[in-house]
Amino acid sequence: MTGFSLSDLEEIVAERARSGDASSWTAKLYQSGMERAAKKLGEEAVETVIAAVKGDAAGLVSESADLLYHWLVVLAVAGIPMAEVMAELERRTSQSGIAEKASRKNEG
Ligand SMILES: N=c1c2ncn([C@@H]3O[C@H](COP(=O)(O)OP(=O)(O)OP(=O)(O)O)[C@@H](O)[C@H]3O)c2ncn1[C@@H]1O[C@H](COP(=O)(O)O)[C@@H](O)[C@H]1O
Repeated sequence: MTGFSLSDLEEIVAERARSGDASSWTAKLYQSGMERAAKKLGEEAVETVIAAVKGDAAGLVSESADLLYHWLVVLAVAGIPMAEVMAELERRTSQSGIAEKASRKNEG
């Protein structure tokens, strides 16, 4: 199991976006704005769906990585920290009572 997390990638994306480095895909995509970044996200989503439907496991792993990376770029362009999305996901678990059940299970 790798220790690499989406938070690590979010930091890399923020740093590369700020760099303005001409060799950086992240910097170029960030500078091109939301329309282009969101279009790339949509393309990667479709490619992920195609890999899933084809039963292409290696493709699904690779396209999922592209999808998550481009999702983080879109969040960066929108100025939304991933923590806001995680807070929304956490709110949903507490609404459904799953978080409480999981924490009771861990205690017991
Ligand atoms: N995870 C990624 C990542 N995933 C995908 N990509 C890039 O996303 C781009 C678009 O992917 P596509 O498959 O659509 O490629 P394409 O068909 O050539 O693109 P288009 O012609 O459609 O625009 C490619 O250039 C990929 O290299 C990524 N670029 C960067 N990262 C991460 O960002 C870091 C910084 O990268 P730079 O910003 O390039 O320094 C890297 O170390 C990685 O951790």
